Amino acid sequence: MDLQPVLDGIVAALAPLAGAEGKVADYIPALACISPQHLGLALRTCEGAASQAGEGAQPFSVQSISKVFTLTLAMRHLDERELWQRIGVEPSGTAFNSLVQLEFEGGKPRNPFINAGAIAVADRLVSVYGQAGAKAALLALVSDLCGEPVVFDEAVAASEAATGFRNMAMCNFMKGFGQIDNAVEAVLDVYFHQCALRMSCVQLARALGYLCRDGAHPLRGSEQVVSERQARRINALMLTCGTYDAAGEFAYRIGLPCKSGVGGGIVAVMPDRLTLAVWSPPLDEAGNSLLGQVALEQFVSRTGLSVF
Ligand SMILES: NC(=O)CC[C@H](N)C(=O)O
Repeated sequence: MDLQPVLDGIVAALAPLAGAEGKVADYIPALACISPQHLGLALRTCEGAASQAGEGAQPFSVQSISKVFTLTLAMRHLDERELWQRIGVEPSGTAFNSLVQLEFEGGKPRNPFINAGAIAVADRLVSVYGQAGAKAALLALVSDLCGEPVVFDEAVAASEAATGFRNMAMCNFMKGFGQIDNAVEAVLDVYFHQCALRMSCVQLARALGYLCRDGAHPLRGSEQVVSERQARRINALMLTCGTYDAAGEFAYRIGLPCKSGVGGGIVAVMPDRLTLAVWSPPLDEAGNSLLGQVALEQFVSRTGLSVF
């Protein structure tokens, strides 16, 4: 099936609605000035055929989508017991930045795709690589997956470091429960930088290609990024936890493993077929791109692709 007309059709249908509803994330000052009008889409098939539409090639702040890359990095370097001992694999049913559950559950985050869980993953990466080394390893992984250099937006990272009070609270809270091994400042520096990765939909669809290829590298198929089983598990976590307390709604409406970020990006994986990335900055109440969800819904209804 030629998917270029599908992407073009979605952009044509949605462009008039871009910026009409939802709210661009403004709790991170550097994100508040992004135009709500942007709309981009890109996909890459398992065989490596790529298509894009609208502003598919325009880089933006990937925010929580980075949680997939840091989990991948952690899975590559830690054994399962080490990794999952202090991070769960259950949907949270609460907001991405909620503190409530953490207290009840002894500082153990529900899953690696909410902020607390990603901060715990960042802590494990600091243990493996050190603070500067963790940031360098993340850039190296993502650049390698993209086949071109990817960088942090230092202005966004600094903006988050200056205003990320809830994330600081969360990290200190977990540290108080003995669940964080390294200095809070070092862990948060890694976390704020990972959120500030700047990538386009084209790059995201390419980089996350291993998730639709049973873990095989998107550009060098004979190499595994993660094992087949690990790729399956990342997809399972994306389906159940990738969009916070809207994961049920996403599974119902879209039916694909997805990961969103407050920069307005969402990536979706159709195992054995393709990865798809959308970008539209205005968010709904749960912090997921409003028009991005509509674009994904249109994509699955126009193509019939679903994991169900
Ligand atoms: N959902 C998100 O994209 C959240 C990431 C954001 N940097 C935060 O920590 O609040």
